[in-house]
Amino acid sequence: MLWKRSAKFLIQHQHKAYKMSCRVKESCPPGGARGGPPAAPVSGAYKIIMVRHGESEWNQKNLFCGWYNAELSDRGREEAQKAGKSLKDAGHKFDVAFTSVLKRANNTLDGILKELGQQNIPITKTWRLNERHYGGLTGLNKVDTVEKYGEEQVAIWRRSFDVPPPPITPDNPYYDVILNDPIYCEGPPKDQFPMFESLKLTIERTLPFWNDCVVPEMKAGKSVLIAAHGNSLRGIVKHLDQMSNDEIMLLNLPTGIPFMYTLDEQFKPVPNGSLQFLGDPETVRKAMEEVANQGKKK
Ligand SMILES: O=C(O)[C@@H](COP(=O)(O)O)OP(=O)(O)O
Repeated sequence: MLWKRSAKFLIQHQHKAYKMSCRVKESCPPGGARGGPPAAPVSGAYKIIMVRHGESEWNQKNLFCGWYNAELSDRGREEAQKAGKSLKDAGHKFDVAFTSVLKRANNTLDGILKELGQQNIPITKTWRLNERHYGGLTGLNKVDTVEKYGEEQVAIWRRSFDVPPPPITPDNPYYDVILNDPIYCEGPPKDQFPMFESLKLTIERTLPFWNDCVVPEMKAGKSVLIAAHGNSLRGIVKHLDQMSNDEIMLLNLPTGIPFMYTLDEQFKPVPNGSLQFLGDPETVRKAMEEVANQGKKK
C-alpha cells in the first residue's frame, strides 16, 4: 500500500522524533504517523519511482563508503527483494531503469527487477548517480569519526549542503582501489576524478543526467525506476521539492524502501505528490531515524 507524505512533513516529523526520542517513546496512531487512512491516489502527468539501495556491507559496519564499491549485506539483499515485492503488489511495471556504477545499487535493482519478472528492461548505469564521494572519510567508521571530531563536525560533513569532507589522499587504503576501479572506465576522466564531494557538487553532476536522460524518458511516456544512493537521491529530492539548503540537511533516506514522485507537466510535484514511500509510515520513520543515528555517539 502506498502511503503519501510530503517531503517536508517527513522531515519535520523526523526532526521532532529526534527531539522527543530521549523523553518519550512515541506511539503511532492507527492509520499512520499522522493518523487517518492512507490518502487517495494522486494524479499527475508523470510518475517516477526511486529507491536507495539495500543495506551494504559498509552500511552494516557503519563505514563511510562513497565511491568504494561495497557489496550488499544479506539484509540489503532481503530489502531489495522486499522492495520488488511491494512494487509488484502495488502493480508497478517499468519500461526503463537507471542506476549508478556501484554494485550495491546495481544488485538492488537486479533484486527488484527479478521480483517483478522484468530483468530484460533496458538499464543505464552512470557514475553520475553514484553516491557522493566521501573523500578522506572513505573507510572510516562513522561513530569513531564522531569520537574524534565531534557530532557537530560529522553532521556538517554528512549533511551540510556545501561543506565537503576532506579530500581523499594517496595514503587512504581505498585511494588506488577507487581511482583505478574499472567501473570508472567510462568516466569521469582521470583529470576530473573527484577527490571529495559535498551535496552541492554531487547535485552538479547528477542533475544534468536527470535533465538530459531521465526527464526525456518520462516525457516519452516511459515508466522509470532509479536505484541509487542516499545522497545522489537526496540531490534529486532537493531539486524536485525545491528544498532549501537547510531543509535538505534534515532528510535521511532509508535503505531499500521505494518512493514515488508524481509530477506535473513542468516536472514539479503535484500536491501530495512528493516523496511517497511504499511502506507504512512507522517503518519508514524508524528507518530514517536509523540512518540519522549512524553519525551519533552510541
Ligand atoms: O557513502 C555512504 O557511507 C552512504 C551514505 O552515508 P551517509 O551520508 O548517510 O553518512 O552511502 P550509500 O550507502 O547510500 O551508498
